Amino acid sequence: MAALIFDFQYCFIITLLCLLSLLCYYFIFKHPKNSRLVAYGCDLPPSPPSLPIIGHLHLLLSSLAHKSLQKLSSKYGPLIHFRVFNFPVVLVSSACVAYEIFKAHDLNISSRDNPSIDDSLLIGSSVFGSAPYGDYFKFMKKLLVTKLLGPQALERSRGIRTNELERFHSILLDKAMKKESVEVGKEATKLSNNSLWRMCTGRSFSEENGEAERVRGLVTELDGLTKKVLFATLLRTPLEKLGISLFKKEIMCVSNSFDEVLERVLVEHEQNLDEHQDRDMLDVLLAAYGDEKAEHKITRNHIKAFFVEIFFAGNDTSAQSIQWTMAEIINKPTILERLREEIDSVVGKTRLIQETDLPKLPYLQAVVKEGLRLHPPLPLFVRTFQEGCKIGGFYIPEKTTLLGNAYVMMRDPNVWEDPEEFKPERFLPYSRLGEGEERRENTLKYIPFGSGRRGCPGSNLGYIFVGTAVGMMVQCFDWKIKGDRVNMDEAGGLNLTMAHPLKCTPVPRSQGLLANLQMPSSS
Ligand code: HEM
Repeated sequence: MAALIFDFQYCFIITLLCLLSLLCYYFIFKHPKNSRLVAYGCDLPPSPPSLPIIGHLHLLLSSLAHKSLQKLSSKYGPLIHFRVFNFPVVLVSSACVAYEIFKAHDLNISSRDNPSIDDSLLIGSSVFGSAPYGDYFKFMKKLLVTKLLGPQALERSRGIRTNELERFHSILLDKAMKKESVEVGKEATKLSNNSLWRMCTGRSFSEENGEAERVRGLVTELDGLTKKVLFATLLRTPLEKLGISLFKKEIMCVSNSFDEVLERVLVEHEQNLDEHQDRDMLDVLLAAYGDEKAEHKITRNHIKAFFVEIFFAGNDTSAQSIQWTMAEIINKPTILERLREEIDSVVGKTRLIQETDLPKLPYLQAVVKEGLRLHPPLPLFVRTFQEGCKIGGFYIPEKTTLLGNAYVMMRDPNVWEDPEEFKPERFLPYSRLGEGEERRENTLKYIPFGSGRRGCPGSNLGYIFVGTAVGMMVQCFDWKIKGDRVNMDEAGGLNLTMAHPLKCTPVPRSQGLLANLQMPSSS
C-alpha cells in the first residue's frame, strides 16, 4: 500500500512538473499573435515539423545549409516558415516570390537586425552592413559609391588593379617555370586583398611587419566567425546575449587585432595628409571624422569597422568565384578553347588582358556570370522584415528574419534550362538558352549579388576581379591537374567554398606569347 501511495505521489509530481514546463514554454516562447493572422486574413507559410523548445534551429545549422534548405523547399514550397525558439524566420527559395518581396517590400527588408557588441569592429553598431537603413547607412553608402566602387572611382583606381594583375601573372609564371602547383583560391585571395588594400588606403601593404599576412589571416579568421555570428543572430533577443557571450572572446580578439593594424594606418595617414594629391577613401573618411559640420558625424570606430566590412565582403567572395569558375573551365576544355579564341582575337598574343578589354569579351563575361550562377559565394542572404506584411498569400509577422536561398533560385528548373549544367552561352545575347528566352516577367532569378537597396555595392568590382583573373589565367597558361577532373564538391559554412580547394600546375602556353608579352602598365 505504502509503495502504491509513493507511486501515486511520484506520478502526481511528474505530471505537475510537466504541466508547469508546458505553461512556462507557452508563456516564454509563445507563438506569434493569432490576432495578426486574422487582421491580414491569411495564415503563416507552411512549416516542417519542429522540435520542442528549439523549433527548427537544427535545420538552419546544418553544414551545407543551402543544400538542406533546398530539400525542404522542394517538399514544403517556395516560402517556408521556421521557428528558432520562438523567433520567426521565413525561407524564400523561388525567383517569383523573391521578385514580389523586392518589388513591393524592399524598404521593409532594407535592414539586417544583426546582434551587436558595441565596441567590436565586426558586429558592432558601427558596422555598415549591419546598420539600419537610415542616415548613417546612406551617408557611408554615398562615400562608398563615389570614392571606391562607382564607375568613376573604379576608373581612377584602375592602375592599381592592373599592377596587381601583373603581379599575379608573374607569380603564376614563376610557378610554371619551376613546374610547381598553385592553390588558386589562395593566390586569388592575395590578388583581391592587395588590390582592395591599395584602393582603400592609397598604399601597398607594408613589407616590414608582415602586414599583408596579418590582414589576410584576420580576414580568414573573420570568415570562420561568420557562422557563429549568424547563430547568435538567429537566437535574437533575449537569447542573442547568450549566443554572443559564447563567442564574444573570439570576436573581440579578431576585432582588437584589426583595430591595432587599422589604427596604425589611420595615424600614418593623418601625419601625411598634406602629401596626398589624390584624396583616397581613407582621406575622405578622415576628413568627415574631423569635420564638426559633416552631414553625418562619424567616429574612428566607424572608419575602422567600414574597412573591416569592405575586406570581409569583397575579398573571399571574389577569390572563391575565381576558384570555382577556373575549376569549371578546367573540367570543360571546349569552353577553355572558345574562351581563349575570343581573348586571342580581341587582346592578341603580345599583351596581357586588361579590364578595359572586358566589354569586348562577351563570352568571358558569360563564363563569369555562369560561374556566379552555379556557385554564388554567398548562397544565402539575410534581412529582417521590419513590419508585418502579406507575401505569396501568406502572413509574415514583423521582425521576421528573411533568409533568401540564392543558390536554389539560380538552379530553379522552372526558370533555367539545364540548371545544373555549366553553360555560359545562356548569357550570350540572342542565344537559344540566353536571356531573351529566359527573361520571364516577374522573376528575380539571377541574384549572386542580392538585390534592392541592400544589394551588393561591389558587383562591378567583383566582375572586374573575376573577369580579369580568369581571363589572364586562360590567356597565358594551360592547366594540369591530378586525375581527370577537378572535384567540385562543396564545403560547409556560410560562404560556398570548394571541399577540395583547386590545386593545379600552370604550363606556359607558348614561348612566343611569353617572350613578347607586354605589361599594360609598362606600355
Ligand atoms: C564576386 C564578388 C561578390 C559577390 C558574389 C558579392 C555578393 C554579395 C551579396 C550576396 C551581398 C548581400 C546582398 C543582399 O543582402 O541583398 C553583398 C553585400 C555587400 N557586398 Fe558584395 N559581393 C561581391 C564582391 C564585393 C566587393 C568587391 C565589395 C567591396 C569591395 C563588396 C561589398 C559589399 C558590401 C559593403 C555589402 C553590404 C551591403 C549593404 O549592407 O548594403 N562585395 N555582396
